[in-house]
Amino acid sequence: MTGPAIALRDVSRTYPGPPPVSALRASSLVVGRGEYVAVVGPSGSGKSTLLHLLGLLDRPSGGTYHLDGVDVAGLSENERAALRGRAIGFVFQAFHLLPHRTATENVELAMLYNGTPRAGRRARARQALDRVGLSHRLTALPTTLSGGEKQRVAVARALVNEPTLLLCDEPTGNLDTVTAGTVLDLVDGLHRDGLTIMVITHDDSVATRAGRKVMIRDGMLAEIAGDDG
Ligand SMILES: Nc1ncnc2c1ncn2[C@@H]1O[C@H](COP(=O)(O)OP(=O)(O)OP(=O)(O)O)[C@@H](O)[C@H]1O
Repeated sequence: MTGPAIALRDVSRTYPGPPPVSALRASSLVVGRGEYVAVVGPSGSGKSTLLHLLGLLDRPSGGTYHLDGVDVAGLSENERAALRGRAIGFVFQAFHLLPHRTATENVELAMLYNGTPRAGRRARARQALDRVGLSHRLTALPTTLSGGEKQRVAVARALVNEPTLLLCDEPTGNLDTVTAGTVLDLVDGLHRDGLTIMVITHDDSVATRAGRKVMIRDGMLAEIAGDDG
C-alpha cells in the first residue's frame, strides 16, 4: 500500500434535486495512516455526505478520492464493494445489529462475503468480541445487551475484517455519558494500535478525543487548530 490513508482533492457532492443541493463543496483533506480525525459541524453541514463518500457508499460529483493510494473513481461497483468490505469498518449511532442473531453471529455476518471459510468465521468473531471486552457475552442476543455492549459488538463487527480505516458516525449518540466514555476509551485503544480513525460528530466531548479536528460548515471543510496549533 502506498500513499496516505485518505486523500480527497477538490471533492464535491451535489444532490440533483430539484432544487440542487451543494452538500459538499470542493473540499480537500489528507489523512495519514494511523491518524485519529474528528469531523465536527452543525446539522445539515454535510457530515453524512462526507461519510458516505469516504465509505464508498456514494460517488462524488467532482474531484478525486484516493483510499490507501487507490483512485476509487476507476473501480467498478463490485470492486468498490470489495474494497469497502476489506478496508473500511463502520460504526453507526444506531448499532444496526440483527436482533435475532447472537453477538457472535452478528460479527460473523461481516465475513459472509469476503471469502473467510465458515469454520474460520466463528473463531475470528470470538477474537474480535474478546478484543472489545465481550468474551463473556458471545451468545447474547442484542435485546439482552446494554447500549454500550451493543456498540462494542458493532465495533467488533467493524474490526473483524481488519480494516485500515474505521469510520464512526456519532458512535456515542445513543449512549449515556459514562457508557460513551467506555466506548471512546475502546476507540482510543484502537488508535494506539495503529488504526486510522475518522469520527463524525456534533459532540465536542467526542471530538476532543481525536488528535485532529476538521470543521465542516455549509459543505466546506476547514482544519481547526489544536491547543498547541
Ligand atoms: N439525498 C439527498 N438529496 C438532496 N439533499 C440532500 C440529500 N442528502 C442530504 N441532503 C442535503 O445536503 C445537506 C447536507 O446533509 P448531510 O446529511 O450531509 O448533513 P449532516 O451534517 O450529516 O446533518 P445531521 O448532523 O443533521 O445528520 C443538507 O442540506 C441536506 O438537506
